[in-house]
Amino acid sequence: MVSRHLRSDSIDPLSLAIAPPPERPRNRELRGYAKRRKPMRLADDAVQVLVLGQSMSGKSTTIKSELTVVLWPAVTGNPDALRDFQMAYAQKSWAEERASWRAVILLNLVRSVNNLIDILTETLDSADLFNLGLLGTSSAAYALNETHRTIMKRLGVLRQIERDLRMLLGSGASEIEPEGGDEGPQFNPKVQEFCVRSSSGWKDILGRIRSSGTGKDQDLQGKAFQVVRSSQDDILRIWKDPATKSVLKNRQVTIEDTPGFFLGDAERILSPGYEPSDQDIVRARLRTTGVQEYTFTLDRSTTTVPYNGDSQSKTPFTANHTPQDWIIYDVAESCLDPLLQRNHCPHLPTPLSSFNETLAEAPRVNCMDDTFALWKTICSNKLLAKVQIILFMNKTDILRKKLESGIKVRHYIQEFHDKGNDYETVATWFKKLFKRLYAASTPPGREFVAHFTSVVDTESTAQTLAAVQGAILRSDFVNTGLL
Ligand SMILES: Nc1nc2c(ncn2[C@@H]2O[C@H](COP(=O)(O)OP(=O)(O)OP(=O)(O)O)[C@@H](O)[C@H]2O)c(=O)[nH]1
Ligand SMILES: [Mg+2]
Repeated sequence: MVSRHLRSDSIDPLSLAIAPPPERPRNRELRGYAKRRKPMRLADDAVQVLVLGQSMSGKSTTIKSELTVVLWPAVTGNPDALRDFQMAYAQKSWAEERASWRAVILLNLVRSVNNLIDILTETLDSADLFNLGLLGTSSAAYALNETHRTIMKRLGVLRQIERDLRMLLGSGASEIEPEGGDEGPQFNPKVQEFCVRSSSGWKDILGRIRSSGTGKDQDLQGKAFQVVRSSQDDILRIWKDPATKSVLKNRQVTIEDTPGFFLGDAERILSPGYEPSDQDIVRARLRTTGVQEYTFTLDRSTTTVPYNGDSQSKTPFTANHTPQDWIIYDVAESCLDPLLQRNHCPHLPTPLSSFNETLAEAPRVNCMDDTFALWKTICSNKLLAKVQIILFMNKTDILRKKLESGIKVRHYIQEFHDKGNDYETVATWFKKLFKRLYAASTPPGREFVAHFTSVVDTESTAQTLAAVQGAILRSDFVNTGLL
């Protein structure tokens, strides 16, 4: 997502702490979820994990990492357990599932190209207005010439491919567009998000692609690859062109950090026989709505949870040879309320990197304002009073890059004042702020548990998730008595 940059003058920790939980600008269409879903038969000691957070915060990515890439081998240290787990969980061959991500990754790639073309087109349009004397300021558009226009025109064929892939991945797909609003001080290419409505998430979608066999859907996918492959030279030329780079720099657009960015891997993805890697799957972007459930049974007899410095206990978990049901919910914010009526252990990924961004669906609302409001809502919720909350302060890699590129936190968060703009200072300040808000609203005795994460970095995420799961299994969170 490339979001409009807005200053936020309204993040005041004290006001946030004493204000009632605010009404948040979310659609409520899926609120009825809890009433509609069939009750599941779970063991009494089932571990239930809610993954909550803003759109784009990394909820699904965390679960993808947790379920298919990172946690299992990290926790068990046993490659066979990984295979067994994937078989049991996905109930289809892992190789087939991996292949199904190709369509999603192709859609991500095509969308990156189309977004790039939008930016260049807008730049050229503004240059035309300037030449006609209708616009007072110039831009980096002069680096673009007729050759660029011709390539961009040829790449127009990818619009239809994007539509075809959307259709293939879900007829219920819809787009979220920013609501009108002020133009903001910086360029904001229109963000159109792909959205999947499904009761069981990407598993459903991938299953559908797989089961389409040699039918129409398969032809569509094959044709899409063929068309994009035939545009490969143009894609690479426009992306690697110095003029494109200078336009992006001038517009302060870091397209590389947008979700589902695969332009840098176009050659690999478009090569014959391409198979998505684990890292590709973790990076792939598929917007989801609703509540999605992932259940599996963990055989604790094969489980060894190593001690990790971040965890709460110094003793490794000892296997007790009993199976344990796990159920993980990927929860869209709009579905939060009904689920709060059950006992769960929420994980909250919050994107720290969004301090200079605004919500796609409410372009006047700074993402960190929204994050703090959600945090306060969760911490103060009476139904969650006895449930351990684990905060993932996510997207630290992007935060680091933004700070290194010179973006100043104080320009967006007044309360940050003139503190150092280095990663350590900023990250520590955010953590303290979360902790302060937590202390102001949490029931007495519940501890503050938070981790800095970059969930696309599978190695470091393995450590964090292993520590978190280990702490849950060891019932470190004794105060809650529920896990
Ligand atoms: N660089 C970087 N990208 C991340 C990180 N976490 C998630 N992403 C990317 O951000 C995008 C959004 O992540 P998702 O997991 O789809 O976000 P979500 O919270 O499930 O979003 P919704 O489905 O809209 O609710 C994906 O393309 C991820 O690959 C991170 O720590 N660093
Ligand atoms: Mg998601």
